[in-house]
Amino acid sequence: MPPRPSSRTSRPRPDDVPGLPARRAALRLLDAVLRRGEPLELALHGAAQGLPREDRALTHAIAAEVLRHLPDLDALIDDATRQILPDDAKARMVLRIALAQTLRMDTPPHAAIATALPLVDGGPRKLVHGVFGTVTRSNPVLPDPPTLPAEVLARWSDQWGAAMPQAAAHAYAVRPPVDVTLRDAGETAIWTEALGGTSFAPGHVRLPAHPIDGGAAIPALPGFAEGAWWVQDIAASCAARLLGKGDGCPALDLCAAPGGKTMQLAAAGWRVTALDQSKKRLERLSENLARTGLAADIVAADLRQWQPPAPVDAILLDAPCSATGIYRRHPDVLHRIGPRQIMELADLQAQLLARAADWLTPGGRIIYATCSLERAEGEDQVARFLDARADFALDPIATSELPEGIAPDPQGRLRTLPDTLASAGGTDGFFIARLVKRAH
Ligand SMILES: C[S@@+](CC[C@H](N)C(=O)[O-])C[C@H]1O[C@@H](n2cnc3c(N)ncnc32)[C@H](O)[C@@H]1O
Repeated sequence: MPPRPSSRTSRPRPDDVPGLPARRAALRLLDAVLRRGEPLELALHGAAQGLPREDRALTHAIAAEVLRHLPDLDALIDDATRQILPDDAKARMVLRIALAQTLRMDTPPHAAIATALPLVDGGPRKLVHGVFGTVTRSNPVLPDPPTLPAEVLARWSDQWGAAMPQAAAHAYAVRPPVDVTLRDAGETAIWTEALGGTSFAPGHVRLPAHPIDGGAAIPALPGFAEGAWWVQDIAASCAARLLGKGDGCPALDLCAAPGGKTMQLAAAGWRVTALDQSKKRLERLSENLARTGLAADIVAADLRQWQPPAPVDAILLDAPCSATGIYRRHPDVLHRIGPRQIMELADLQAQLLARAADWLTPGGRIIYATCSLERAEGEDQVARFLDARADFALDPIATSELPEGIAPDPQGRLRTLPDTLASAGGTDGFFIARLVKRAH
C-alpha cells in the first residue's frame, strides 16, 4: 500500500522555498565581507559554491546592492525598531538582504520576506518579520545618491574637502563606464567606430553606456575574441602610457597580474618581464597575453625576495593598495578598508618602491601607481620616498601625455578624483607619479 501523504511531507522544507539557496549564499557572502573583511569577488567562490550560475549571479547582485546601500538600509531598520541590533546581528543582515531586494531589485515584498524568514530562527524571526513589515508599509525610497559610510565620508572630506565625497556619492549611484585599451593605437578610429564608442586618447575607446550588461556582453563585442583590445579604466591606462615607446628595451612590470599594463607595455614595444606573487592571477595574465598575441616573460615571485638579472631603464610598479579608487565597481572596499589597512598597505608599498627603485639604471624611470583615493598610498608615499632618496626626482607628467580631459596636478603627478571626467562618466580614482633616477 502506498504511504499516505502526511502534513509533514506536504509542507515545503525550508530549502525548498524557491530562491532560498541564493539568499543563504548572500548571507554567507555578506558575513565574509563585513565580519571577516574578505573581498566580495574572492568570497563569492566559497559562499556560492555548488550553486548554478544564475544563483551565483543573484547572490553577488544581492550582496552588492546591500553593500552599496548599507548605511541607508540600516537607517530604515533602526527607525523601525526600538531594539538595538548589533551591526553583525543575523537579524540585521537578513533584513538588509530582504530590503535591498524589495527596494532595489523589484522583488515583491511577499517574495523577499518568504526567502528571508527561513534564514533566521526563534525570536529574531519575529523581529525580522515585524521590522520588514514596518519598513515596507511606509513605502520608503532609498536616497539617491546613496549615503557613503560615515568613516569614509569623514576620511575623504579630511583629505580632499567636502565636495569630494559628494562627487563620490554621485559617481557611486551610476553604472561606471567601460573603457578599453587597444593593442594597436594606430587603429583608434577604426575601433571607436566599430564599438560605437568615444575616444579620449590614441589607443582608448569608451564604450557606449548600453548594451553592456555586467560585463557579460563584453566577449561578444567586435574585436574581443581576436584580441584587438582589453577592458581597462582610462585612469589605469595612464600608468603604462607614461613610459612611452619601448623600442625593444627591457621593462619590469612589477605587480603585473592580471596584466592590463603588461599588455600595454608589450604593445608599446617594451620587452616586458611581468612579475606577480599570485599564481592564480598570473594564469589570467597568461590568458590575456594569449588572446591578444602579446608577449612577456612571466615571473611568479614575491617582489621582496626577487632580483632582476640586470638593472633596467623602465619599471612600472602598480602596487597592491586599498583599492578605494575602484569603489564604484567594488562596493565592499568602503566597508572593509579603514585606517589600519591603509597604513599596513602604505608600509608594504614603501618596501616595494624602495626595492624596485634599486633596479633602475641612472636616468631610468619608475612609474608608481595605486588605484587608491588615500593620500597615504599616493602623494604622501611618493613625498616620503623622495625625502629619503636624494638620488631620485619627480619627473613631471605633462598634460600632452594624458588623455583628453585628464590633467596632472601642479607638481606634475596624476591624481584622478570622482570629479575627473565626470561629465563623460568619470574615471577610477588613481594616483600615478613618474620618478627618475638621477644620472650621477
Ligand atoms: C593592483 S594589482 C595589479 C594590477 C595589474 N598591474 C594590472 O594592470 O592588471 C596588484 C598586484 O600586486 C600583487 N602583489 C601584491 N604583493 C606582492 C608582492 N609582495 N610581490 C609581488 N606581487 C605582489 C598582487 O598579487 C596583485 O596582482
